[in-house]
Amino acid sequence: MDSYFLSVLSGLLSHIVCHRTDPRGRLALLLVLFLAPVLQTVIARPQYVLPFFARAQFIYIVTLCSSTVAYRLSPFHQLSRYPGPLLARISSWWMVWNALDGKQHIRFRKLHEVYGEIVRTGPNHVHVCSAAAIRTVLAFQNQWHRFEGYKTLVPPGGTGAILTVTDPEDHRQRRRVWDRALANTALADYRSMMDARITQLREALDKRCGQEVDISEWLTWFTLDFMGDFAFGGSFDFMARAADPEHLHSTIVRAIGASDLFSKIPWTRAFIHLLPNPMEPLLRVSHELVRKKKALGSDAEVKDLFHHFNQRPSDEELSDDALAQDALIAVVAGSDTSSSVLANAIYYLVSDPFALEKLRAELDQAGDLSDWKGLAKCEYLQAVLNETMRLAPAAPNGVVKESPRSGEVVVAGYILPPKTVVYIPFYPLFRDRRYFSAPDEFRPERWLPGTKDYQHDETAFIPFSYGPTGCAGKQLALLETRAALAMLVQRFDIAFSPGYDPARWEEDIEDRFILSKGSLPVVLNTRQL
Ligand code: HEM
Repeated sequence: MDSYFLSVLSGLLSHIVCHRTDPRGRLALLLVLFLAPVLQTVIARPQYVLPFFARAQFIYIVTLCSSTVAYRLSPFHQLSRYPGPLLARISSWWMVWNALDGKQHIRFRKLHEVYGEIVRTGPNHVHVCSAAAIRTVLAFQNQWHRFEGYKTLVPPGGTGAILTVTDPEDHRQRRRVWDRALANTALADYRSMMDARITQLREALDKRCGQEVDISEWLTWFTLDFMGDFAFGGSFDFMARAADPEHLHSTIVRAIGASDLFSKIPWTRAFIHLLPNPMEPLLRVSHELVRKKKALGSDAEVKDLFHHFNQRPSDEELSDDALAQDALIAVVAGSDTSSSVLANAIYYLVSDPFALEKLRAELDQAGDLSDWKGLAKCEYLQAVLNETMRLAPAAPNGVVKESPRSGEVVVAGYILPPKTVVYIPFYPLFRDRRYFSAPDEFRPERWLPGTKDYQHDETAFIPFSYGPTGCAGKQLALLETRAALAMLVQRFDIAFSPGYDPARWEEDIEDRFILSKGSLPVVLNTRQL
């Protein structure tokens, strides 16, 4: 048989096999790439082996790619009825390219404006910007899986943190201990560590009154220190040192950012795991901590995350690796999110003196800010935090799930085939004028009970996500952000530093799974009461 024809045929067969089996392992992928041309060369025994092999390989790859692209663009593809950019429909690499500059959330909003509430953003991916999709996609964990792309965050050979667990039953197991550790009854255990860190932040800023401080950096250090106490046995001390000499934070941001890029293409995991893991030193610290904490058992004096981990019933098996990974994810998931909310709230309040004064008046009237219950009743404070999370969600790209493995499913009226990767994108959803009027404006009033002046549909607002995989730390995060923001606003007069252009703040925000923020230089002065 003609060797050209054989190469084309094997390319086509390979497409069919890949389409059916979706190979993931390194060996399987290498076989897909090279096996057919190698076999063809071995069987043909040509006089000039290398040129023969090179030609067979070239024709094979070109056929495999062309056939894949043709199918993805064809009306036979089950997502063909949904509109989206041409390159996105051809390859998931479009997603990677799109995510490089950290501005994908803004681009996705524009795409929804152009194409409507459902956009095909990958060969097998859709973004659905609709409140009606939330329950279907997020509430039923048994049928909907977490997108396997999260697994790029799992180090080779490791168990992975709770956030990366895709199997619903495994997730349920892992989640139990978190739910106990962060149940309302457990929150009081973290109170003294949170109060101590808020006092430390206040004292550090007191000392710097009248000078320029980067409040964004200080809030990052504050939340890292608190999460360090909560999950890492108090091993960080960023605020005391007013620095991050080991570049711990930037290491986390870079490592997660790189994993996020490749998460768009799950098969790349087989190869990126050959590279050194930048989180390795942190994981070692985490493993060491697990050893120490296990030795202390549940009698440890400090009631932190491990205290609750150690108190789990004996039938709840959790490996040491799982514990170490979960401690680390608490730092990742719990620090940048809260610090982003706090820094954004300061930015919006300083930009809006009327809202700032209104909040201050409420807090002055509330009096004792160490009273958690009292703070929870401050409606304007919660309205400011909600409005901040609406305009600047800590996870702008939202959450990603995979539709049930068999059978079609209807999401917000759209029929989706099995194993479709479905994004619920927070940034476009929370700024959708169908749900929130004046969607780009900071108007905390819209959250006040009884307000009628605004189109306001809270079912579209899920900054902590929703359902069984939703944020485990939501209540703790609410306590932390309320207490820290209340302290800052009641204690200090805050102004942007002279010469700082506030327009830069939003421009500097980049999202790669966790938000990286620019600096927010402000001048603080103790308020004269
Ligand atoms: C304002 C601050 C915060 C926001 C906006 C936020 C938001 C989120 C979101 C959107 C998710 C993804 C949920 C999903 O995949 O469906 C998540 C997961 C998670 N968050 Fe938070 N978070 C915040 C603070 C915290 C804090 C302080 C902690 C720790 C104490 C924490 C611990 C977690 C954990 C453990 C998960 C994984 C949950 C799971 O897989 O079951 N978060 N968070």
